[in-house]
Amino acid sequence: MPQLRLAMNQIDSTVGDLAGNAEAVVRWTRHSAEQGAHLVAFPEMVLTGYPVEDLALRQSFVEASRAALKALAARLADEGFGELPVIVGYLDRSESAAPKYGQPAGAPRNAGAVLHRGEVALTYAKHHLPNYGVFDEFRYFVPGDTMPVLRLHGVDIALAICEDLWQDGGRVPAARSAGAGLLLSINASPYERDKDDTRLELVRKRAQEAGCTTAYLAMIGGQDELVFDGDSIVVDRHGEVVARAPQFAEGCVVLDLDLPAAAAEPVTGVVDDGLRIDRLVLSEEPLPAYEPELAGGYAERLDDDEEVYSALVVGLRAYAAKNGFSSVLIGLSGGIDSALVAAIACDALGARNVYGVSMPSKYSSDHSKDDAAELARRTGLNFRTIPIAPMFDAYMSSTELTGLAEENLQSRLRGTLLMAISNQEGHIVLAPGNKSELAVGYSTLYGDSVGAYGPIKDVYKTSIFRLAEWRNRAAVERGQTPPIPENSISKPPSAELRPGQVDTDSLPDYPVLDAILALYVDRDQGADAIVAAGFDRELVTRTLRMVDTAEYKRRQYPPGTKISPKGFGKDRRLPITNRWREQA
Ligand SMILES: Nc1ncnc2c1ncn2[C@@H]1O[C@H](COP(=O)(O)OP(=O)(O)OC[C@H]2O[C@@H]([n+]3cccc(C(=O)O)c3)[C@H](O)[C@@H]2O)[C@@H](O)[C@H]1O
Ligand SMILES: Nc1ncnc2c1ncn2[C@@H]1O[C@H](COP(=O)(O)OP(=O)(O)OP(=O)(O)O)[C@@H](O)[C@H]1O
Ligand SMILES: NC(=O)CC[C@H](N)C(=O)O
Repeated sequence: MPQLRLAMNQIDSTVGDLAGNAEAVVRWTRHSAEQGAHLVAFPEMVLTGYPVEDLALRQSFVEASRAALKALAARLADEGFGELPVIVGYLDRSESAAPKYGQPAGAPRNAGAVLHRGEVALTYAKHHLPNYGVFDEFRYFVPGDTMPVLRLHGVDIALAICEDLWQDGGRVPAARSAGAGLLLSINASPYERDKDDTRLELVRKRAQEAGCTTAYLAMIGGQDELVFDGDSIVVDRHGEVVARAPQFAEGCVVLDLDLPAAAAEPVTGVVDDGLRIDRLVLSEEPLPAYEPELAGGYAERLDDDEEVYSALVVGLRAYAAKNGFSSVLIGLSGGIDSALVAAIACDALGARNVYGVSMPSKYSSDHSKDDAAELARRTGLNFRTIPIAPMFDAYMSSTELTGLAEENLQSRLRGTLLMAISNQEGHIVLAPGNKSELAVGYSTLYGDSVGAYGPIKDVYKTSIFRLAEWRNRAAVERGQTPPIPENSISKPPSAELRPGQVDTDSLPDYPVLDAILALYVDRDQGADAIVAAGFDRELVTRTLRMVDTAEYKRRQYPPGTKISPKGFGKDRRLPITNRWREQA
């Protein structure tokens, strides 16, 4: 059987940074070449970053991406890698499809290219476009209509891009029809809890349908609300796993594959879904047989809590780094939410880059101040205390505020203070709201909802407790000090905006609230269905009403890491002005 050494570069790239991303491709190609690779691959749209959103509609950016691709091909040859085929994702335009949105020339394509001998030797575009959840690819792209097949050292390699594997038909059966010995898909698949299991099953199923070894190359890193978790996978034609790369780690998976020889008479013409086979023959001759050195491997899997926590760390780190910030600022109440956000921030950026402020009011309990100070002591983050009582009194002496207005003033004073310190010292403010609070609007607009990034905005309160406990346990296992004070985990959640206030004054117990929210927010169930699932009718009506009337608040909330199939962001789009109310 012919052999091939494949290098799959599971790397990060930054949206819009064409020069920096091209540099990364050169650097990792050099590494792949040093490992003796015969074929080098990079993720979907690695050259532009992913997703580029409306940048795809800007002619100047499309042209810059095309020019950067050509320059990259030339540069790779100049660097001595001209003979090594390199597969790169980029943003292209169709020469033939009608322009979209009045653009002067060609519609955008989510494309891949084979770079060889200083040239762009073959290009292709994603055939199946995802248009659900966070994806809007029909808005941007026209689909590819070819089945690209690269012949290299006597092996036929069918090429695909991400969603091509997720939908039935198209390039998977076409790879079989074309007689491919390898199906190589380049991807940018955003992280969601448990999606790794779904992907593994998907790749195994598609390899069997394609009838050939299937390599799924994943992206790593973060972009705004999205995290890319890596976990590249190679399976053989029977669906058995050959290699699985680590989660949340950048790197290059190099492995020797035994692959069937391409047929002497290549299949040509149109195959499944009207895909026209587009062939690039680089070398017919199989390589001389060699003893496989690189058999692949199976990176250890993270357990569920560690996986979610890692995603939150990667998401925050990427947001800060890619937007040019090295430090963050957090209001520390001594409660579990701000404590978990601080722990995530310390893991993402290092404790010396994390700044915490305790801002006690006259209603703040001693434990809230002590627990915040204890968190700072355990983690080593920078800590200061600024009492808000004098500012509060100044306000109250100028205006007559009572009830909710008086309560919210405390939260707003803290928000204003945090933004003032941010302006003065250059740290970005982290908003500590969780998914349960965001769902029901349990936060003060321009108060505790201020900030640049919300690291836990897609994490329900019940999961906050689990993650905090996991993080402390992990520290003990590593022989380190657990970062989160036990008291922050065990005390009843409270906003402390009036004497003796606890969250359960206004909200159902979190396990019940989160269970209702999981049905309404994440699964779009109606009131009747939620009552039928065993919840109190009055409680369901009240909860759903809170969710509906908080839409305006969510729209004004900072972006934050998505970890669920339905985060508050692009996944869930509801009108703000909306008179539809679910009746239970
Ligand atoms: N549809 C709409 N479109 C645009 N704006 C709308 C609106 N409906 C109300 N508004 C505006 O929003 C204002 C009300 O919102 P807002 O000022 O935030 O106040 P509000 O939601 O009434 O109160 C904040 C709630 O969050 C709780 N809280 C605060 C702070 C921290 C925590 C915590 O534990 O984490 C909880 C607090 O106890 C209270 O129950 C109205 O005065 C009105 O101006
Ligand atoms: N005394 C305080 N000092 C500093 N920041 C505070 C203080 N009280 C509230 N905050 C900020 O406002 C956010 C909302 O806090 P609050 O205590 O009202 O509710 P919470 O949602 O239970 O959060 P937490 O679990 O962090 O206490 C906190 O996470 C914190 O960032
Ligand atoms: N980039 C893509 O095409 C991603 C779509 C795919 N369904 C995924 O989430 O992995």
